[in-house]
Amino acid sequence: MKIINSKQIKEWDQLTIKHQNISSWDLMERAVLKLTENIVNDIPSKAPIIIFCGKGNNGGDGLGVARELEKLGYKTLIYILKSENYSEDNLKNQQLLSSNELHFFNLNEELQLPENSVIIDAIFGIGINQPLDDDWNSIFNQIEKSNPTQIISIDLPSGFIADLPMQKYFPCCKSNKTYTFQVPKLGLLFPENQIYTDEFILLDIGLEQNVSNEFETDYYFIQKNDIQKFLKKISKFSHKGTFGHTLIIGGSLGKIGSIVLTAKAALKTGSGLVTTYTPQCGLNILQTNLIESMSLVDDSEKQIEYFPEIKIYQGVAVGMGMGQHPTTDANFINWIKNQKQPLVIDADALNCLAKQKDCFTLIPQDSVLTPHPKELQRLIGEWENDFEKLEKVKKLAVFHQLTFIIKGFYTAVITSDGKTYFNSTGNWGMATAGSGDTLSGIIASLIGQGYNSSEASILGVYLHGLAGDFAVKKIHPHSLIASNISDFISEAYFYLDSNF
Ligand SMILES: NC(=O)C1=CN([C@@H]2O[C@H](COP(=O)(O)OP(=O)(O)OC[C@H]3O[C@@H](n4cnc5c(N)ncnc54)[C@H](O)[C@@H]3O)[C@@H](O)[C@H]2O)[C@H](O)CC1
Ligand SMILES: [K+]
Repeated sequence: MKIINSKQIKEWDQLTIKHQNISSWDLMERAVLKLTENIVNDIPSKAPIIIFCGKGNNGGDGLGVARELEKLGYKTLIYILKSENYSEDNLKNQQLLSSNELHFFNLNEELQLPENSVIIDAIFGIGINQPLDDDWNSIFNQIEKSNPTQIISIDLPSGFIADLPMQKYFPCCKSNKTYTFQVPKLGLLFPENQIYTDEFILLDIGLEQNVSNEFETDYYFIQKNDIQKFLKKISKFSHKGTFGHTLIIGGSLGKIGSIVLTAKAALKTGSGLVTTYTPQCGLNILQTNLIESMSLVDDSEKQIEYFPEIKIYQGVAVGMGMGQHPTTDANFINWIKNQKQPLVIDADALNCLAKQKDCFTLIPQDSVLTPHPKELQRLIGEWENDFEKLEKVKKLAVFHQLTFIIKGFYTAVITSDGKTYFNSTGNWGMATAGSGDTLSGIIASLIGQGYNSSEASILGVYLHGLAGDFAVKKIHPHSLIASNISDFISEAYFYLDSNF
């Protein structure tokens, strides 16, 4: 699914109105019914509800929801911003409510807000592209101080600018949940913006799909149907060779577990064969814990000193648990400089590269880098905000023809053509030791199965998150450990095979 900016969404509205031969009111009514249908499941029937409405169409949505909730027997208190210029559909919605139900407010006003209410925030949506005036803080503070049981935002938390970096001092309503129309808004996917809403839920309001090709974008939100489009079909004549031979290089004394996790993930993802390359101390651990894998060992007991020949392998991951012994570091750099085939580069291999000047020139093209935030910072330096971080990474990805995976709640895959794919699967339980090792094994396995680096990364990140989502149906997120993720890759595949 494409992620488009606010201006494009407005064009999309207009094109939908034209192609479907409907009015803007009809579209708003669709939004209102979808919203109401969902909101009623969020609120207890007797809960007091306060709906804050602005003067544009976001406010129009809020007024429409108020009307629908009243029809269903809910008691609502409606606050609407006093203004000279309401949008047409906003006014029409006001007229459908009796005038004594509407409380008009000014920014400097003390409002009488009952405590413990459900608040519906319909003041601003995608119509703003610059920060709200500081006076808005008084309204948002009063909302917060009224101790609401929950705050539900329509389309965006009011004051949130979807396509530009937010600064902490910009006035903005902070909500528990945001129902956003049709497509995710870019800023909602950035970790730095998690303070504005705990979660967003997409509401399909039937914007015309046939015209969405017209919108150019570098950003995508990856869901099941996107993944199904490029999943390879398996032939009954397939054999071990078809599914590739994956090599996992890493481990050091005390950190062999990370190689067990990576290798297990590669096997569960479907590699035909998996071989590990570790220091000698890894041999017994691997042969005992993962009998399906084959082990090669370095001459050294505690850390890798000589890196292997990799030509016979179709997928290679390097760096997990590798440590940063000076000999390992020096020999890794000498080795990587001479490699031609794409690698999945993780953990200490990234830390080692970060110590080199112009490190990206040493990496074979089409490789996949999987840094967590600290590793990314070591590689690319500081960033001001998540927009800048993404831009920096995008430039490097294009210039050096690499794929970067920036891990987070919405993990982002930045490919060598400058596109960013945000992942929709995964949960907080997956923030656990070894989760990243598992991801590297999945991606190396997929490259071994013939997916290119971008496809393997997008699919890998999705599968990893999905396996984690199935895992937390059986295991509490607190108790989820990395090896559980691999145990549920099979469930993830079944889900992708299915059409529900
Ligand atoms: N396809 C859809 O997504 C649909 C969206 N709907 C809803 O409509 C809003 C967008 O409506 P719009 O009228 O364009 O904008 P807003 O209501 O967000 O606000 C406009 C209002 O605010 C004023 N304004 C702009 N910037 C500022 C500022 N910095 N400070 C103060 N005031 C500002 C501006 O002048 C306008 O008066 C969308 O989010 C959805 O909720 C439809 O209902 C269905 C289709
Ligand atoms: K809003």
